[in-house]
Amino acid sequence: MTVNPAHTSLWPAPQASAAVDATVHVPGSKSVTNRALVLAALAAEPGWLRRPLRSRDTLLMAGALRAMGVGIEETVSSSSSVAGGGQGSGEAWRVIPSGLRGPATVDVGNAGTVMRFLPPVAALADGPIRFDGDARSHERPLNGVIDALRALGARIDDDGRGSLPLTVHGGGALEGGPVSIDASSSSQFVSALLLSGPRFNQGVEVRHTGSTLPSLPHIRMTVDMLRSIGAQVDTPESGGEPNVWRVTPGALLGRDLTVEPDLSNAQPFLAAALVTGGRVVVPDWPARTTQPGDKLREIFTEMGGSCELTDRGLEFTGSGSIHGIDVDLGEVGELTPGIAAVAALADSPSTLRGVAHLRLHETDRLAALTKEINELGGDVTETADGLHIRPRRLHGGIFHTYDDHRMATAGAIIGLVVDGVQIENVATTAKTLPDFPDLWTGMLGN
Ligand SMILES: O=C(O)C1=C[C@@H](OP(=O)(O)O)[C@@H](O)[C@H](O)C1
Ligand SMILES: C=C(OP(=O)(O)O)C(=O)O
Repeated sequence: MTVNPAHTSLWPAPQASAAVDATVHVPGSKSVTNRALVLAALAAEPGWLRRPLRSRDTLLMAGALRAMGVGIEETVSSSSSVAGGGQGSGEAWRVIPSGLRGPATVDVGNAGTVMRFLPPVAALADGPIRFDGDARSHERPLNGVIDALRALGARIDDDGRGSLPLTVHGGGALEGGPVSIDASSSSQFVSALLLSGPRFNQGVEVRHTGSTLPSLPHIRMTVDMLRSIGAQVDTPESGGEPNVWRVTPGALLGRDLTVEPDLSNAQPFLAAALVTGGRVVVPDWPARTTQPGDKLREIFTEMGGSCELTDRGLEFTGSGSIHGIDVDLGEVGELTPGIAAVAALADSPSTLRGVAHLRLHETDRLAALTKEINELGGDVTETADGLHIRPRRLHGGIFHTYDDHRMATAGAIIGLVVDGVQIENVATTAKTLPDFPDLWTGMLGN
């Protein structure tokens, strides 16, 4: 967790002069867009993605698939049913699968979805595919994917550290079959193997052997999206063994999918209503979803807000009071930075648990949140698997972001009600939400 010296730009986080009252069109989900791209690329026929997220992570995914021979055409879609102001609204991507091939080079940036979901795809390609990315990508764990692919028949050259850079020597097909992995450091290991599983000769049976498994909703998202394009998937929830997922080999259908708004990226806007005692409406909030951000309805209600799903979307209202919370965030780890920011402004202490794996995210998020909130006068301590947050009167200062989009949005939440907060490198939000500064000032009516 080091400050990136290349980023000296400081964004004065706007303060809310009154309770916010806004409707915010949140762009599409990163997790849905990147799964949809992979599945469409592996399908037996062309498919459509409507209102895809266009951000660093999804453009890296699209670029990587193109490098392996997949056609991805960007069009402005007239049939997009929902009007919206967000990035990517009204756009559609047509994905035309083709024989996957190397040689190719893939830049994963710092996208967990790209670095984990694509090596199994590369094992199906004909030719070598080289993977590399940002310096942080060399530190994020990939051993679950590398070891599993080797056990399933792939040839991979790496430096033995269980992370990038590496080359997958695709042989045009992969045998597949049963494999055991420890996915306690990232659910994306499981998702990665399941997504390509229908295309392995024997399909795949993934058995998680570790003691904990984070981000279960993201695994459910993988399973739901696989089933929706014709894959047969057996899961612990559908009567299978605990911690075992089985995907039957078979062709995937091309489909027409409209991407839901990114509910984890809705978080800072809902938080704005909570910390200013205002109201924010997020249109197109899905009535049923596997996105972990849906859990915010419960968490932010416990922290003092209230919400209602209406035909206008999710209407979230702050009460003027912010309460601390004691919560296990293991299933929804990516919500931790935003919850920590709100907790630092609450009227009682909070304990956030179950998120030790956040030390291996975009940055060490537990260390980064502790340091940055404390430098504004806060009182945060790290525990073995989370944070204790005792609210204190905060003051202005520089909020460093460590190339982490969710650190930047967490700092912006605090800056709404604390004078003089400056966010270093707010542009890092482009990883999943390139429009963030404009959406934020738009919400404040500026
Ligand atoms: O599969 C996905 O789309 C994701 C899974 C989660 O990863 P981890 O299980 O590594 O936390 C989550 O934190 C990440 O933002 C997105
Ligand atoms: C952990 C995250 O991303 P990634 O997909 O890079 O793991 C995140 O978006 O919070």
